[in-house]
Amino acid sequence: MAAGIRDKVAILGMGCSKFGERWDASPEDLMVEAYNEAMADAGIVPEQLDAAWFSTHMDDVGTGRGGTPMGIALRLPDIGVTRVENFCAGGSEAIRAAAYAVAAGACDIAIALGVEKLKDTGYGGLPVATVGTYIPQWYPNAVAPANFAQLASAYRSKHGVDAALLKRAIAHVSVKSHANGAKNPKAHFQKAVSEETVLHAPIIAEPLGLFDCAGVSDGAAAVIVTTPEIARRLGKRDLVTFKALQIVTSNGWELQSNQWDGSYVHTARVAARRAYAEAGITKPREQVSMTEVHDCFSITELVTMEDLGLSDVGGAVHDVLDGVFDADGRIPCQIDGGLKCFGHPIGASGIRMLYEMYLQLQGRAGPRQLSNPTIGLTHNLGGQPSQNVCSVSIVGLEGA
Ligand SMILES: CC(=O)SCCNC(=O)CCNC(=O)[C@H](O)C(C)(C)COP(=O)(O)OP(=O)(O)OC[C@H]1O[C@@H](n2cnc3c(N)ncnc32)[C@H](O)[C@@H]1OP(=O)(O)O
Repeated sequence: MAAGIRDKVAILGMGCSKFGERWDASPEDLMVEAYNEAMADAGIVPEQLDAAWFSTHMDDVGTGRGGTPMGIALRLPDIGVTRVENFCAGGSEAIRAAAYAVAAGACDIAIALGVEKLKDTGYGGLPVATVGTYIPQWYPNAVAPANFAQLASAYRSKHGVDAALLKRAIAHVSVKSHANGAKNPKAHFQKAVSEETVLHAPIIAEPLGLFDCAGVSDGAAAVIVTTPEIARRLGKRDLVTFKALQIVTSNGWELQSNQWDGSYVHTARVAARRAYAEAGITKPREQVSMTEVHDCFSITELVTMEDLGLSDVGGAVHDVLDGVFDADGRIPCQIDGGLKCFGHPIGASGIRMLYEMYLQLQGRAGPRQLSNPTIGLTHNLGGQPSQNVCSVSIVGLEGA
């Protein structure tokens, strides 16, 4: 296995717009919001940027194609801007490109920015036509809630979990994320909800109700990366560095064999294994301080705890109900509210997850601050359980 990027890339600055129903803001406005904060945090001028990667998924009409929407919106100084698109993992894909460019020595300082203006597209809810349908990516008459609801039924059946018990466990996931999101002024939904409310909400796709679903949101997030040496030369202290960054993309195995039973996400298990190896983590339950995972639906978060090895296979229901992943639990998850409450503007989400890990590691998370986290993990999933792109990144304080 290659040596990887452990401690070769540091975060110089980050920014994130307010997420939510941003009817008043254009994609350019959202980009500028995230970019200005990231540049001020990094303490650099645009001419110090060597290259940029731009993640946006759905909205070719409102945001535009290629790298030009970002280059023009931010008046970048004649540098290469490359658009990347990899479903909901596009933000992590942009981070990977910028981090690899720095680790390779091709750039001193690079920026990755993701944006999505989803509300204008009408995305979410009932099935919508898919443009340019390519047969292996055809989701027959299904939308994301339906695809991920199947994860719940397969999980129930595989582990013999009573339907009411699983419903209560996934309700706990959402109650926890709403409690966390209520403390976050940038989150889309900023209100706590009770277990009763979640359990009795309208069903979107059984067993997932309204509060089991991520929000459909507008937003942008940005990260500026460099080497630890340059960061120090620029006066940065308490560096947050990448320990690992792995992306695994389905190759058709899940759909084309009878070995996959639909109760877990294969790519997440592989990405987690590789990320732990790259980061030198041998006991994730003891070494990972906190996570931001791709809770597109509450069931995804529960299953992901097993796929990341943070719960035993078949054990996440009890860990969730025991509060292991609550803000005051052993391995807090979605401290910023997660996709559930912070919202899910597709191209920005992977970078938004990193933003919270960065703030927490630097002790800058305000009322959400955890005590002394050292290692943060982000898990960013694009697609559906049977065919997807999964990223697992691990960041931490330098030397941790
Ligand atoms: C790999 C992946 O990431 S796949 C995931 C991709 N993302 C998704 O699939 C998004 C999933 N979520 C959704 O599709 C939508 O949020 C839905 C279908 C659950 C609800 O959408 P709609 O029914 O259109 O809701 P609408 O926008 O009309 O809002 C109705 C009310 O519910 C609230 N609401 C909407 N969505 C949510 C949500 N996810 N959680 C909590 N409240 C919500 C709104 O704030 C509004 O409240 P109000 O009446 O007090 O103002």
